[in-house]
Amino acid sequence: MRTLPNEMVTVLAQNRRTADEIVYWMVCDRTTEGSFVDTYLLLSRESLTMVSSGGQPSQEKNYKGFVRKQKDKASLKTVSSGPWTMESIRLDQLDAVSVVNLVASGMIVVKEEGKEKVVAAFTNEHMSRAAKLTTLFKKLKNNEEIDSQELAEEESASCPKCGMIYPDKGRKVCPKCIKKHAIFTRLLSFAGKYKVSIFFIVLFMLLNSGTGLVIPYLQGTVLFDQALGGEGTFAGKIGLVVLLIVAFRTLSLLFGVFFGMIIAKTAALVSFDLKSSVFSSMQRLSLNFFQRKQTGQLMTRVNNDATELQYFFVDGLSYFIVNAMNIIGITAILLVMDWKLTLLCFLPLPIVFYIVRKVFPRLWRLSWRRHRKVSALNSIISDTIRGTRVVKAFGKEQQEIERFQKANLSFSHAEQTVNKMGGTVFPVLNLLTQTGGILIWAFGGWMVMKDQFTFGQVLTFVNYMYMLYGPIQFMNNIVNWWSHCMSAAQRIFEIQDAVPEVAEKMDAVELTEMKGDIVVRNVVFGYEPNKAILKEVSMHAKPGQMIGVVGHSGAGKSTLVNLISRLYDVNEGEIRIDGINVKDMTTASLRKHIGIVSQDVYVFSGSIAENIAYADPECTVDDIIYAAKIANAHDYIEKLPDGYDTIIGTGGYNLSGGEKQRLSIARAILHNPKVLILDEATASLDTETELQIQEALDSLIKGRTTIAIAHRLSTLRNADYLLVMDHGKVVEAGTHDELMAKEGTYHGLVKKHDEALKMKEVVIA
Ligand SMILES: Nc1ncnc2c1ncn2[C@@H]1O[C@H](COP(=O)(O)OP(=O)(O)OP(=O)(O)O)[C@@H](O)[C@H]1O
Repeated sequence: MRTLPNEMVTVLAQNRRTADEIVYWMVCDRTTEGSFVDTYLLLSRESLTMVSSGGQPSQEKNYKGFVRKQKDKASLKTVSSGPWTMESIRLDQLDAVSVVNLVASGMIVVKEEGKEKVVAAFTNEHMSRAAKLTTLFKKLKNNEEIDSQELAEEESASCPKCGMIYPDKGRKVCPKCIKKHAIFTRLLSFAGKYKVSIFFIVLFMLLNSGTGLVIPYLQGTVLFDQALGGEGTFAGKIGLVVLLIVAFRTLSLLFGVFFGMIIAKTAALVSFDLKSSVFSSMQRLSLNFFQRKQTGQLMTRVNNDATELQYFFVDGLSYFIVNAMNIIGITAILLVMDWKLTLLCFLPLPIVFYIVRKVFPRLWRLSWRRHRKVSALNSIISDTIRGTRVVKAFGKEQQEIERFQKANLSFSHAEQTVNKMGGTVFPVLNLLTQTGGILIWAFGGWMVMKDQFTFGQVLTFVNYMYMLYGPIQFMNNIVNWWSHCMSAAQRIFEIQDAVPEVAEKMDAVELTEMKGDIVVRNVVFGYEPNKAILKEVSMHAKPGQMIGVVGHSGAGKSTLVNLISRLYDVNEGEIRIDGINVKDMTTASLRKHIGIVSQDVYVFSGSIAENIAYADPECTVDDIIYAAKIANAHDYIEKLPDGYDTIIGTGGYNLSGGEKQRLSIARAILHNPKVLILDEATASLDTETELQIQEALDSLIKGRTTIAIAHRLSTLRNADYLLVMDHGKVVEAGTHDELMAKEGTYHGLVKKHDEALKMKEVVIA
């Protein structure tokens, strides 16, 4: 359990109580009137204690952190700390403790000796703790044991430093407070993999600029002062000097080609590795992660962010090293030539650094904003493309265009702001750095006139100075480049570090064989805390049995089967297969033995044969044809232009709903699982095909435990027993005949179903 704040320990001590007796506690951050005042709820085995603050309303928290008003800062420092008032209700006087959901918040309501009262309210951030408090209250009330796992603490949903609510619940990272140098260090450790390539890139870059550094000297001092001026080693040897210039230029060019080639290869490799790494990290995550994120956003992460990081490893890192060396080398040469002139050309640099420090953090923020806008734009593109059928069916093309234009405009504004700022700042910086050059011409020329400097020396000096601009400009841009890379790295690390909600235990059991004995015991589950979709659901499917699950739409049927295949974890209760809790099995072995045929069949881009063999790519063509025959898919596949080699999926041949359904049945047949889940498996089929499929399914389910969900109740008549669900509860269970005789919910469903069928026949007739 989270440690109780010192203030609360003191309040308890003042009332002759200790922190040790507290089983669970939560803080409610609002009053029912809507102001932000803290109330602590402390649950012990004997009582529920409310400790309310009489202090100032605390800081309001929003997505960006605590909302602060400048002038209220002083008063806000005393955030709701005391004077505390304490009130306790004995558990034996309490009939119930429950949570009432409000918009983005909730209330704790207690029922004390028949009377209900609201004791505190809280923002949604505290919803899961509130739900846990009510569950633990029930257990304590019923004298049930509480195991340590139940008290295991879910971490706070907001940053303890600035109060910002984490953008990703699964990853406790605050984008505002994250240490940028920590990201950089982590990136560097990743760069170790490419150290040989980076070494050669840097080596050839250094050779390239080393040979390049000789040229200004040859072109200035040697050519003008020695060869043309007739003094020194190269006096009158113009041909030799020109030859030397050409030789050094060629060498420099060759080294440039070498590093260019290595960069090209490494860049592609780095990008490949990064994309693979992000993609495989994503695959590790639970279904919930994908349901919370937009496809476009994820696509941007895989593609754009990987490319940004590729620049970091390949261009950025190497150029940084070489440019830094160039700056040091050239500055040293300039200082040796004339330190006073050198200081003169560096005169504008302090102003340059000042601008960089002031402006670049803003550029960083703006580039983040641009990234968010481009992600939103990508999401709209991917949504519209995937939902084209719906868009066209409702004739909403214009609306989609407007939606796109709005996001596009927003992105364009963000892009313009970044570019405008960049477009102003960079030329100013350029001008400032070039002022040095103008000063050199002026003072250098004056020194030549006074015979303190030769013309060749001024020329050499100016050439070196111009060679300095490139690296200095690079260093100016580096903050911009750094900000892009760090943001991209942060987003990639977020995915790599995200903790899958359905995590596999370290000592998870590998299940080689499965009999298919499924026990669901008192399962409570909600997609969101305190909004239970399944309430105390229990069932037992013995090996080889077929269980039908029926009920109104939204009753929780699919949710139940999703829990059996552990796409989500139960909140309370347990699911055991062959006596082992599904949470204790390896996910791979669990899924290996469970086959799902669902209503929405996803067809991957590829041939029909590849799609059928999805579960077992190593299988033979005969296996594929056999599965297709059982699923009654063989006939239609044979009639397709390329038979089993026909390409389906995005951009390929379009299969009808029924055809896809049969393909998915064939997929499941080949998978050959011990537990089969049919979630509306025959929903897209016409009556004739349904009969054929039913036959196929009848032979398929032999020897397997099957859980079948169907709205066409006729398909479930052969089930060993039926589970009737309503509002997340199992309301009836028994065979078709038993339930009909009972004349309860199932009887009502069958009646309505038959009436609907009759109406359909009349309409068709
Ligand atoms: N991923 C999700 N996130 C949040 N709520 C969900 C999610 N999936 C389903 N729900 C909600 O859970 C409830 C039960 O849904 P479920 O799909 O289990 O019902 P069902 O009985 O299978 O319905 P149907 O017969 O229409 O398929 C519904 O209210 C639904 O809105």
